[in-house]
Amino acid sequence: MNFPRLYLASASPRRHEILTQLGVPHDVLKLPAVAGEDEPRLPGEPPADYVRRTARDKALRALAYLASPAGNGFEPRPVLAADTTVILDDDILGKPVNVDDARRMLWRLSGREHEVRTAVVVATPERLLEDVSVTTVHFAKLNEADVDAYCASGEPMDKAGAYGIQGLAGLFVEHIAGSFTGVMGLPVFETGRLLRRFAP
Ligand SMILES: Cc1cn([C@H]2C[C@H](O)[C@@H](COP(=O)(O)OP(=O)(O)OP(=O)(O)O)O2)c(=O)[nH]c1=O
Repeated sequence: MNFPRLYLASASPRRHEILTQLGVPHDVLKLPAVAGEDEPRLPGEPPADYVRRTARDKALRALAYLASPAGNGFEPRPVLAADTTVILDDDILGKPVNVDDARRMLWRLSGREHEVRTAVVVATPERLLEDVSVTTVHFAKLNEADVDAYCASGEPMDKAGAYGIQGLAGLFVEHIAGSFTGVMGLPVFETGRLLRRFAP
């Protein structure tokens, strides 16, 4: 398949891996960090709106960067950005701030079903297309030893909901309905469809 070369506006190694696996030619765009809280939710904002807004914001920030003096030297290419959000009881479980936070999140997920939404955006200054994958994930009941060992592995720390389905936490996941790669951070089906729509 012939995909346009693009900039991946993401610091997530998983997104880079999945795009590479799909044969999508891309360069990772390293954006300067934004000050303040990471991706705050607006008051009363539904999680389904939050994830789409956040992915759009990431793409728009990347486009603004390319258009700024700092972006001088980059080519005019589409940018791809994504956001993955773990939702339980209408709460958004972000990345844990420390090990205690990770433990709290894992105990909340234990023995229950939650939703993972990943919004993907492809954009140029003229055009923006987006898609969302929605997956239900059922966690087995965890025990102290599971949670201790998992936290000691360090895997929870840079991941929404304090787990990565692609790693050791795969042992906790009894069932999913939806997209495995969507839970990992970049849904293959929706991303391919979006890129084909973008460059027919
Ligand atoms: C639930 C889950 C999340 N994750 C990861 C994917 C994302 O990297 C991260 C969710 O945070 P995001 O804010 O979506 O992405 P990010 O901050 O890592 O990267 P960027 O904003 O620069 O694109 O959690 C997994 O790797 N596996 C999982 O099973």
